[in-house]
Amino acid sequence: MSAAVRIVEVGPRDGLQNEAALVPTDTKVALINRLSATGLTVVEAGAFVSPKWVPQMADTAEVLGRIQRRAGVSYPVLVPNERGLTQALAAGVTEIAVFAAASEAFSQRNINCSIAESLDRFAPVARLARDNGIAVRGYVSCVLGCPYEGEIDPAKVAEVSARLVELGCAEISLGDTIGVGTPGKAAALVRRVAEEVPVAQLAAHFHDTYGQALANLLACLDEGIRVIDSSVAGLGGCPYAKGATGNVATEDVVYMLEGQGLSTGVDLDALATIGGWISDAIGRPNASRAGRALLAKAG
Ligand SMILES: CC(C)(COP(=O)([O-])OP(=O)([O-])OC[C@H]1O[C@@H](n2cnc3c(N)ncnc32)[C@H](O)[C@@H]1OP(=O)([O-])[O-])[C@@H](O)C(=O)NCCC(=O)NCCSC(=O)C[C@@](C)(O)CC(=O)[O-]
Repeated sequence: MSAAVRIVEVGPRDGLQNEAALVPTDTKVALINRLSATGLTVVEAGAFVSPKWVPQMADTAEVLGRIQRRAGVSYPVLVPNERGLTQALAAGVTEIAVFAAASEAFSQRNINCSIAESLDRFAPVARLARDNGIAVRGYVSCVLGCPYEGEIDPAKVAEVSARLVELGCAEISLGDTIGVGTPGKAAALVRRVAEEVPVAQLAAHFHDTYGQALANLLACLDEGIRVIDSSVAGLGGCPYAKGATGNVATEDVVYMLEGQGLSTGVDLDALATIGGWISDAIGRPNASRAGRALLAKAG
């Protein structure tokens, strides 16, 4: 099993999409540029979704037009439909993500359609993306619980994941949207999904609402997961998941992984500085324990 882990930094998208006050485009551009200089190879840069549903992502085209794209770094965006893909292509993206859910109720609240309808909608998106040489990632939300339906059957997560792979998704990110999972359940989920989708194609995307994210990630690493989504300073929440806090903090993930002998290629001190800066910039407490400790140590 590989001793390197790829981190997908989702702060500029998942981390900011739920902010009530519009974050200035300048701040988003600076955040993405700074993150992509730390050794991170994937920085999710925005979402071509309806501005009525998620106003915070309305400037994604402008953000993409202004960032300095670094060689070796990809800047994926979320795309819910063909209209979003058209915008993504015009903005020159090389990677998109479609997003489904393992819960019917969450699917309705998040993208206003059933799971089956969402998969039908993604089919032409994925086809057109691949025809244009664009890599496609698939998210599955609510893999360890739903704010409306409660417990979610891992078999349903496996089914949705497998369908996304059939549609052409190269990677499936398993989202514990409301951070309710615990390590045993997270490991069992990965084992069940891996019956349908090779573990090498799976990523773990855990919110830290109940303080379980790092423990869950460790359990997933034991199951062979080597791609982890996280958000600098633990930014974020979900507009359709009341009370959900941010993603696990990237600083905390990098600290843990490097301590476990798993390399990330990320400059942790630089990341901690960015975490402190963006928290100040948007007036949020820095939710990264490792980040705060490193900043305190540096004085
Ligand atoms: C999917 C829709 C569009 C359906 O929304 P709808 O209302 O059913 O669809 P519609 O086709 O009737 O469109 C409504 C309006 O949006 C426009 N529209 C339609 N599509 C686009 C587009 N691509 N870009 C810009 N505008 C668009 C469309 O033109 C129309 O404008 P109007 O005619 O009313 O002026 C909507 O529900 C939506 O945008 N949802 C996005 C929700 C979202 O972004 N959620 C957060 C991301 S998912 C997440 O955070 C979870 C994740 C990934 O992190 C993993 C985890 O933690 O679980």
